[in-house]
Amino acid sequence: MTSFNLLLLPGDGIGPEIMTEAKRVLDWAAAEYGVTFNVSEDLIGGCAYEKYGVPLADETLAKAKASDAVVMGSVGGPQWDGKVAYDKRPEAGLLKLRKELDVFANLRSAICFDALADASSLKRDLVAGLDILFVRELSSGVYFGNPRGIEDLPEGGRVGINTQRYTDKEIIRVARVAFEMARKRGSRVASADKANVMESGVLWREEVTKLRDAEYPDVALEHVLADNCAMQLVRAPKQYDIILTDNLFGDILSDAAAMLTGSLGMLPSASLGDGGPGLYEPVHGSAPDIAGKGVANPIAMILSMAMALRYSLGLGEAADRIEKAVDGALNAGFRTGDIMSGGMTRVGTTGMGDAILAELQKN
Ligand SMILES: NC(=O)C1=CN([C@@H]2O[C@H](COP(=O)(O)OP(=O)(O)OC[C@H]3O[C@@H](n4cnc5c(N)ncnc54)[C@H](O)[C@@H]3O)[C@@H](O)[C@H]2O)C=CC1
Ligand SMILES: CC(C)CC(=O)C(=O)O
Ligand SMILES: [Mg+2]
Repeated sequence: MTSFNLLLLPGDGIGPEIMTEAKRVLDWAAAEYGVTFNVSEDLIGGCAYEKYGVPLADETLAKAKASDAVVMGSVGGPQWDGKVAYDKRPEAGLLKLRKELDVFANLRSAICFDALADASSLKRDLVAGLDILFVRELSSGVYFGNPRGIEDLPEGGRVGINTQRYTDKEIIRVARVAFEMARKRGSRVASADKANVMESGVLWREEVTKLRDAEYPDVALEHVLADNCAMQLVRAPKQYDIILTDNLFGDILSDAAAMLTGSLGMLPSASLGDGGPGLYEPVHGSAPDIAGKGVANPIAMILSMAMALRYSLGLGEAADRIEKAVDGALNAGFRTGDIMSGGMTRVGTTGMGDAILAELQKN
């Protein structure tokens, strides 16, 4: 019997609540496809800091590296903001995990399900049928560059420093992922940078263009300044198929794109490297404002689990069926609070899990 090693890291805030629903979907896949998932669970983020004194323990990292896939909920919360050393904050644990797994390509899929076209903050005709794939560089750039820190200035006062830094190799490897994905989709890539004001953007643009010209002449490439890209996303989002961008711009642009689909609670992600375990996590954070209330939307988490099945475990058909079941649950009128609208059936986190499971049993 085929078996896979999975590490689940529910994390903080709504993480454990939504992970519970993703585990039910995993159990469905195990039974349906006759595979064994050797599932182990551990801590990351604030809860890991409370137990181990660090947001990502060495043992947890070792388990992650030995897994076929790592599926994470979310980290962070106000109880740790400004109260723990900066290098021990929950988010630092997640950044370390991404870096150590060397998952440099973060695929963030912004799909507007038909049933939710009216839940977007934009008009229906702007978002109906929307399907954008962000390919965000994830293991370099300004979140990781040195020098960094907060220093006292000799003349008095302080300075906060972060460094945006990209090597040609880092740009080429993530651009290659975007071009390869483009060949499976609409053969179009829009690359977003700030080449008008940043040298790292100039290099980004040059390397992306060289790679396209040399190896992917069949893929249409457009360069767009990241600020204009943000504006275009709310003006006419369907002009985009794949958006390739760096770590910081990708973080911001994908959260903005989330609202095109109805809610941040809808966006899953897959972070892939060169053959090691993939890391799968929703785009959203730990949502402290709704944590513990049983109302969080588990769809981004469940779709992230589907991406794990597709990209790391070779169970693409199971992933397709899970995505179809989410569509089915939405078409049947089930809504968590974040996507609620008139005439629909309001459910909590577990209720949405029930509705998706019910759809999976039907197919
Ligand atoms: N990957 C991760 O673990 C991330 C962690 N964070 C951390 O999360 C904490 C909170 O950050 P925020 O800026 O509030 O961002 P957030 O993404 O946690 O929440 C933003 C808003 O979206 C809502 N929301 C998010 N996910 C939802 C879901 N599944 N269902 C329904 N509503 C949902 C929240 O209730 C909130 O109103 C911070 O500590 C931050 O550093 C933020 C982003 C990513
Ligand atoms: C380390 C994370 C908290 C940064 C983030 O917001 C993200 O990757 O989406
Ligand atoms: Mg973010």
